Amino acid sequence: MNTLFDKIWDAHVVEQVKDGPTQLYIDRLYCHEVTSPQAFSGLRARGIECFRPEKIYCMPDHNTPTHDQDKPIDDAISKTQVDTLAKNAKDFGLAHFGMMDKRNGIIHVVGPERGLTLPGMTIVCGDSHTSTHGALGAIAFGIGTSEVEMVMASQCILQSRPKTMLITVDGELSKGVTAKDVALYMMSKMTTSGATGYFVEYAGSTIRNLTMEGRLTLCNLSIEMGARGGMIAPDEVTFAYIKGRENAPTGEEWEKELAYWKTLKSDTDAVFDKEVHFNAADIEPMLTYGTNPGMGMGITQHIPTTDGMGDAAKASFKKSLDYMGFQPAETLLGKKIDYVFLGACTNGRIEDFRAFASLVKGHKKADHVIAWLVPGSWMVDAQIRKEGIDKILEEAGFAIRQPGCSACLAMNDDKIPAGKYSVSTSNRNFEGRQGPGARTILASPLVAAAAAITGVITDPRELI
Ligand SMILES: CC(C)[C@H](C(=O)O)[C@@H](O)C(=O)O
Ligand code: SF4
Repeated sequence: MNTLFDKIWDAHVVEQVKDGPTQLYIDRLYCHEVTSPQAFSGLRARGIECFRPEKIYCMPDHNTPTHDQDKPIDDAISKTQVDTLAKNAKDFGLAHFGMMDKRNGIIHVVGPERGLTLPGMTIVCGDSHTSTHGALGAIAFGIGTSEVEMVMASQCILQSRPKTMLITVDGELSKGVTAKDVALYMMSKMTTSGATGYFVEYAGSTIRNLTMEGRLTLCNLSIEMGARGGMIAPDEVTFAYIKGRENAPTGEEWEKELAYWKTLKSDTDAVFDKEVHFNAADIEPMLTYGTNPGMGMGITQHIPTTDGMGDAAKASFKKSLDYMGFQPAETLLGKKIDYVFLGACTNGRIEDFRAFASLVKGHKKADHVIAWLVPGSWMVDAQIRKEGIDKILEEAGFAIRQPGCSACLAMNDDKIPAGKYSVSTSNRNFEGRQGPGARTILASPLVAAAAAITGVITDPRELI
């Protein structure tokens, strides 16, 4: 009567502190340039090395520009961050996929695609969207920089065991509805704190029918519901995705691992601390109208009114709408937008580019729209070119940029100007997230594509 989470967690317990946290063994530590410098400094100050350097993978992604990556970075702070990670990785003998390395990209895109993220693993990174890797059936969660240092030093982490939540979604998704819409829908129902304190397992026929890319998108957004992480039991989709990837097991080792991975599912009588259920038929293409990812609605719906809200909720709702320049009860269909961002660890994978291209094919980008199309990694970029998606996009007036986090959080120079509307496939729409004063509308690649060619918020179902 164990959950998938229990099985993986229990297999990694080194020691249980009485009435305290668990000392958990970690299979993989991913490091990017933002949250690792102090951890390395800490090791240096203590005169110690990484305990298991072969389990640690480093790559810059947040500060990398999305153009001219073969030239030195202009921005002094970004350059220092990226150079510091390269030096730290070298000094501590760690794998480093630097800028222009064909293995570089957003860490949460690279891990799965390089076969580094595997079912049954415990995976951590100083980054909240580490939850993404749970899509392959791993326990993956974000940690703070002092914890990064702890893992570097001991390959273990002290953690208290989270509660477990099962979210099932059943039924067939209708045309134009993607994994991103499922996640935004869940969040609109559960709010950004609906899963706080829980580790979520997603199950049900809708989830089983998602591709690996779709599962990665869904698990990526778990953290935005407040969850510690999200995971999906590995199945044939997972195994087919992993097989043949660089770093994936081969031969006898593959058979052995596969046999183990097949045991990784919640027992039918497993008990969860909480269970929630949704129907796929209720989900339409989604978008957000406010300044947290839980403020979402179906594209044909109207922004809620403040009726029935308490004073505090009303004030924060109003502040949010003021920032966005929207009114209660308004529809967003037909609203003029300025920028489109396709990318991020949420929707920067090959399938997202295929979806975007399928919709813009034969159309032209709206003249006033600035579109930033940023592959999640060089591997995604290579696949885009291999499939001729670059040609379709170019004919429609779009250009592909170089990989990285880009306008998802605008730590490089891809900043949306103040007051401008951005339809973005990323995962956060906080005030200033995409640049000071920028207004973010989160949506799927299909909704982003429809906005890019019409210049206004458009239901993608009218174009497919
Ligand atoms: C910079 C990093 C710590 C941060 C995170 O933890 O998620 C970033 O990736 C984000 O998406 O906001
Ligand atoms: S793409 Fe965005 S969400 Fe993902 S790691 Fe980078 S900044 Fe964070």
